[in-house]
Amino acid sequence: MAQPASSGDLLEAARSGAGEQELLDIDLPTRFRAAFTRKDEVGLFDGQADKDVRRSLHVGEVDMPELAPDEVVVAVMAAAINFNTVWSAIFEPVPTFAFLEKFGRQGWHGARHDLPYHVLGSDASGVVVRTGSGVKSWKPGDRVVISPSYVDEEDHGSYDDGMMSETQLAWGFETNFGALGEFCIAKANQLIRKPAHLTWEEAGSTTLCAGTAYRMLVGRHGARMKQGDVVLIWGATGGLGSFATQLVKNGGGIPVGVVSSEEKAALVRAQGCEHVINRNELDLGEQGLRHPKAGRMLGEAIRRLVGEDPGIVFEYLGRETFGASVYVAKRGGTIITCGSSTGYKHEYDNRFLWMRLKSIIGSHGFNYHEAVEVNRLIGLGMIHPTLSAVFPLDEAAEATRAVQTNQHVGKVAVLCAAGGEGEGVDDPALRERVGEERLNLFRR
Ligand SMILES: C/C=C/C(=O)SCCNC(=O)CCNC(=O)[C@H](O)C(C)(C)COP(=O)(O)OP(=O)(O)OC[C@H]1O[C@@H](n2cnc3c(N)ncnc32)[C@H](O)[C@@H]1OP(=O)(O)O
Ligand SMILES: NC(=O)C1=CN([C@@H]2O[C@H](COP(=O)(O)OP(=O)(O)OC[C@H]3O[C@@H](n4cnc5c(N)ncnc54)[C@H](OP(=O)(O)O)[C@@H]3O)[C@@H](O)[C@H]2O)C=CC1
Repeated sequence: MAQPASSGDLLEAARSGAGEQELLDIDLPTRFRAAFTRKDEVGLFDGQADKDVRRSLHVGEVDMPELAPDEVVVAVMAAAINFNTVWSAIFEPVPTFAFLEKFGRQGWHGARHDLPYHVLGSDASGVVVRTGSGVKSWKPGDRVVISPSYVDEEDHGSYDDGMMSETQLAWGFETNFGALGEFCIAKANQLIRKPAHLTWEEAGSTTLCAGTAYRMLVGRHGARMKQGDVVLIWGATGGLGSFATQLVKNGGGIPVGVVSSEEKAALVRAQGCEHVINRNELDLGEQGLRHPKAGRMLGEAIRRLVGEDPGIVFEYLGRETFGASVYVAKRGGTIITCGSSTGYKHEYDNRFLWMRLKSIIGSHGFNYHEAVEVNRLIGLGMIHPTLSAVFPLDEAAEATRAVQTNQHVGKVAVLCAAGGEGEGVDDPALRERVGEERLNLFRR
């Protein structure tokens, strides 16, 4: 078998800011390092209490796939761990190989993804090193972040809102060749210019959570928060929560953050969120938030703090919190949900929904417009990264374990091809104006 080409030269060139021709002059390697799960390990955790992702997430060499005309190869400088990487690595609620098989049935484009391994990761920053023949707006050398929305523009369902097409996918979760590798493959319209004042690891850890929170709170498909709205945010220092808190403040709303420790409460306050509730101080006993009076007790705490009920509840925890979320929302209020970390079969008392005219809205990801809009806010220095820790690619499984066990705050990044932390800043003056203190608020 022929010796695989080394990825080192191209990565070094991308890192050091080489131009288009210089990058094109270096061969694309046939193999590269990446973090992946294996199809033959799908049953690994059957019957086990601790589904430790360090057993299922591997780092090793994978093949460079063939590039489609509408795609680009990006040298990934940094990627982030999102909770979907945890779901993928525990093979729940559906082994992601089922998504790859389904994608494979769409034809040649999809069939490339249907492999016995799955390269994960849905957030990245990096440098374009190759473009397909149909790509017009991007060239090798461009410094980008990658939106995880994977939308087929030929599907009529995507015309009004990319998220409404049946073929819409989450990149690196329902597609292969995701962010957690030295290289990744993305559709050209997933690319957005990298916010110039951020490091690779900051830029690579924002789009998925910031974009999801933007659609849920600000975009026309979500709760459409207005000035003065009280918004209850579960897990206000988590990936989604840390961006939701900022978006509410930035839009003139009144965030009420829920957290599980005093250290996290201090972090939420440092983000300018005055009202914080430590859920462990609600005195709910063994049943926790599933206590029949949890909604009432949480609601009383909110009324004491703010003086009114939340018009919007920012939900993604599901089974444990959903009943309380429906209860505490104000008359006519909205519970907006994008997930079910604690279980997807929810129970809530429907009388409080219909008698008080509340609504539940399901939300998922964000369309390209929303991805660009939220990155614009980040690029303007109005919404900030919430990076807390950085791991090398070889320790991608450790990084994922930290998120799986709720040991983290904000976002956890993985350095893929970047030489070290702190690289990639293109606009130091803007960085100085935003301030290191604000950009490093979540660092531990
Ligand atoms: C941006 C990043 C975000 C994230 O990462 S989110 C976090 C992680 N995501 C998750 O945890 C979600 C994981 N996904 C899932 O659990 C599953 O993915 C779904 C439950 C969402 C869907 O599962 P499915 O098996 O596709 O469900 P069905 O829709 O019931 O499809 C099975 C068959 O049922 C047909 N069907 C759908 N709706 C109807 C209907 N209303 N009446 C009759 N049939 C229906 C379909 O077409 C299909 O059929 P056919 O198998 O032949 O293709
Ligand atoms: N559909 C979509 O487009 C998207 C869906 N998601 C989903 O949203 C969920 C959250 O993602 P993300 O924010 O990145 O995850 P994180 O792990 O970063 O944050 C989750 C937060 O939830 C809180 N939490 C954990 N357990 C409980 C509990 N039992 N009760 C109350 N709060 C709890 C924690 O805060 P604390 O302990 O301080 O209370 C933690 O900070 C995941 O299920 C993910 O799959 C995420 C992004 C996009």
